[in-house]
Amino acid sequence: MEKSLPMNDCKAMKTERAINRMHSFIHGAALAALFYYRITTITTIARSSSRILLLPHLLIFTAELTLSFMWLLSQASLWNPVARTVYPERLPADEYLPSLDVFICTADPAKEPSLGVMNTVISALALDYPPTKLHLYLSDDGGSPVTLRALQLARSFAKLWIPFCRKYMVKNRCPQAYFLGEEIGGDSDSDDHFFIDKKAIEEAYEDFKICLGKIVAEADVGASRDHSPSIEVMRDDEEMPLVVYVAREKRPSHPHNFKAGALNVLLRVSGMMSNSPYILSLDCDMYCNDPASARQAMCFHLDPKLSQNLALVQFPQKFHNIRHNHDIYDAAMRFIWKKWDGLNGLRGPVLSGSGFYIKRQALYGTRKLQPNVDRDQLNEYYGSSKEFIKSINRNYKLNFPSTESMLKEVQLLASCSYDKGTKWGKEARYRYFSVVEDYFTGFNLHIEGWITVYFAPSRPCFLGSSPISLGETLVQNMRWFVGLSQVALSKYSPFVYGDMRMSVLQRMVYIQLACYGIYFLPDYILALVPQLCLLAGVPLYPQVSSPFFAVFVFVFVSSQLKHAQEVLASGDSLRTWVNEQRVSVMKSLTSYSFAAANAILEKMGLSKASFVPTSKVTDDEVAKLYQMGKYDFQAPPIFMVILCTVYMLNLASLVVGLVRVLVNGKMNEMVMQAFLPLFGVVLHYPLMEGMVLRKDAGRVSPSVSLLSAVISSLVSAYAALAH
Ligand SMILES: O=c1ccn([C@@H]2O[C@H](COP(=O)(O)OP(=O)(O)O[C@H]3O[C@H](CO)[C@@H](O)[C@H](O)[C@H]3O)[C@@H](O)[C@H]2O)c(=O)[nH]1
Ligand SMILES: [Mn+2]
Repeated sequence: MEKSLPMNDCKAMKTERAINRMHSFIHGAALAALFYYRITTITTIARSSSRILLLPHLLIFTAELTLSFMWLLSQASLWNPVARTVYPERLPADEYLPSLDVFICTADPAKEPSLGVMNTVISALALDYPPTKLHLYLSDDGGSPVTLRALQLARSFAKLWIPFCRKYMVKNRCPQAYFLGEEIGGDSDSDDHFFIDKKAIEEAYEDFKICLGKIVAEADVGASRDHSPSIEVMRDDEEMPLVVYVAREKRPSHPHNFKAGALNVLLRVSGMMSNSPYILSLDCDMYCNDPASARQAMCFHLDPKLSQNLALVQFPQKFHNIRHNHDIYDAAMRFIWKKWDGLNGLRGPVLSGSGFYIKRQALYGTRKLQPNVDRDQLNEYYGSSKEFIKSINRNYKLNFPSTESMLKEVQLLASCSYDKGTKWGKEARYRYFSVVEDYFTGFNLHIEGWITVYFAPSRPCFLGSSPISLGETLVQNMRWFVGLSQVALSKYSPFVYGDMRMSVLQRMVYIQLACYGIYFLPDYILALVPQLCLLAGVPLYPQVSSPFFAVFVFVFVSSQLKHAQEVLASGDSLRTWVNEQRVSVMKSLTSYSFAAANAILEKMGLSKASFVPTSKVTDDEVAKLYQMGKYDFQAPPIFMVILCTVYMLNLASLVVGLVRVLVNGKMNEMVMQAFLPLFGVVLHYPLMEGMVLRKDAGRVSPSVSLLSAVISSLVSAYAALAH
C-alpha cells in the first residue's frame, strides 16, 4: 500500500480563484461601459466641427484599448491558481534515484567575482543527493584561468564542507551565507563537538578565501573572446561528486549565442561523461539555499502520473540582497511568481532561466524524430559526433577506450563550429533566436506538448543577487524586453506560432509576456496627453455630472484594489503596492520603449541584440543608498532625462490644472483630468526629491535636471499657449 502514496499533491487556491473570477467579470463590465463612452464621444467629435480634438481622444482611446487588451490577457493566469506540495519521504530509496547533472554558467570574472561563483558551486555540490549520482559542470564563458583555479580550490574546500553539513544537518549549505547567517545547525547548544568542528570549518573557509584572493590578485581578471576549448575533469574520490570545468571555444568570427550556446555545450559535454537523465541549471549567483530541492523536484519527475510529459520543475528565483517590503526596484518580481501559480493550473510555468530541474530528453527534442531516422538526419539534428548521437539513447553506456579519446571527443563537442549547419539552438535544445533563451526555450517545449511544474516551498531553494541600482535594473530589463519583443515580432510570435496543442489560456500568457513591452505606449500616452490637454484646456474625460464619471472612477479604483489585494495575498505590504507601480512606470517609459525600438531596428537589420551579463559586484555607496531606501538615480542620462522631463511636465500641468479647476471654476469638466498628473506627481515624488532635495551621490545629476527643466518648460508653454 505504501508504494501507491502520491509523492506530490496539487490544490486549488480557492479563495484567490473566487476573487479573481469575480473581479474579472465586474471589471470587464466596467471596461465595456468605458468603451461605450469613448466610442460615442469620438463619433460625436468626428461629426462635429472641432475635428482637431479627434487626435487626443484617439490617443487616449489607444491607451485604454492597449491596457484593456493586456488586462484581458492577464486574466488567463488568474483563472486557476494552484499550490503544490511534495512528500520527499515517499521517494524511492537512494539507489533507485536517477542521476543528476548540475550546470552552472559564468561569463566574466570581473562582473561575476569568483568567490560568489564558487559559493554557488559549493552549495550545489552539497545538495542532499547521493554523491555518486551528482555531477557538476561549470561553464566558463570568460575562459579564465582564475575560474579554473578557483574551481579546484572550491572542490578541495567542499571535501571538508560537505561532511560537516551532512553530520550536523546544516540547512544553509552556501558557506558565505552560512557564516554570515543566524541558522547554524547542530542539534543542541551543549554539543561541544559541533562548536569545535564549526570553528575548524570556519578557519578552512577563511583559508580558502585567502588563497582565492591571491589567485584573483595575481592573474588578469578579464573575459576572453578568443580561446580554444578547455575541459578539465576533477574526480578522485567516490564520496565527492564529479566536477568538470568547461570553457568552450570562442572566436570573434563565430557567434557564440551567449548563455544558450554555453548551455548547449554543457549538454553535449555532460552527455559524454555522466549523461544524467535530469539536469539542474543555475546562474552563477544562484546558490542553493536548501539542499532539499533535488529530492523535491524528483517528487514530480518520478511521479508516474506526470513523468511521461513533464519537462521541468521550476523553482522561483528569489534574491538574498533585496529588502522585503522595501524593494524599491521591484527586483523580487512578485508579480511573475504569482503568475506562475496561475500557470501551474494550466500546463505549467515558463522556463525561468535558473533554478529548474529539466529532463534531458525534453531538451534533446527526440520526440520530433521519425522512428526510422537515418544517419544524415541525425547528423543534421545533433552534429557530427557519433559518440554523442549514440549517447542520446537512454541505455547508452559510456565506453571510451581511454580518457584521452574521451577528452578528444569533448573538445570537438565544445568547439565553436560544432553547431554550424545543425539544428542545435534552432529546432531543439536551448534556443538561440532570442536573448531571453529561457522564455523562448520554454515556449517551444510547451508547443511540443510538454508540461512543466512550478514549485515554491516556503523556504526558498535558490537565492541569487539582483541589481540594486536603477541603472542596472533598467538595463537588465531592457535586455529582457528586447528578447521578448524579438519573439513577439518574429514568425515565432505566440499569436501565430505552433499547432493547437497549447491551450488558449496558456497561449494568452505567452502572448502577454511577449507583448509586455507594449505598456510603454499607454504609459507614454497617459503620462503626456491628458496633461498637455489640461494645459491647453481640452477636456478628455467625462464631467463629474455625467454618469460615465463613475465608470472611470470605478475602473481606476477597481484595478488599484485588485493590485493591492494581490500584493497583500502574496504576504507583502502596501509599500510594495506603491513600489511596484512606481517602478513599472519607470521601466516602461525607458527600458520597454527602448527595447521595442531596438527590436524593430534588429528586425530591419540595423542592430544586433546581445546578452551583457549584469554585474554581481556590489558597490558600497550603491548598497548604502539601497539600504536607506533611496533610489540611485545615476542611471543612463537618456533614461533620466525622459523620467525627469515627464515628471516636470506633470507638475506644470498639475499647477495649471489646479488653477483651472479652483480659480476658473472648471471643476466639472477638468477634475478627472487633473487627477492624472496629481497621481503621477505623488507616485513619483522620489524623483522630485532626487532633483531638488538630495545632495548625495545618488541624486539626479544637475545637468539632467536642467535639461529636463528646459524641455518640459518649452513643451508646457507651447501647450498652454494653444489654450
Ligand atoms: O554570454 C553569456 C552571458 C551570460 N551568461 C550567464 O548567464 C547567467 C545569467 O546572466 P545574468 O547577467 O545574471 O542575467 P539576468 O538578467 O540576471 O538573468 C536572467 O535572465 C536571463 C535571460 O535574459 C536568464 O538566462 C537568467 O537565467 C535569468 O536569471 C549568468 O550566470 C551568466 O554568467 C553566460 O554564461 N554567457
Ligand atoms: Mn542574474
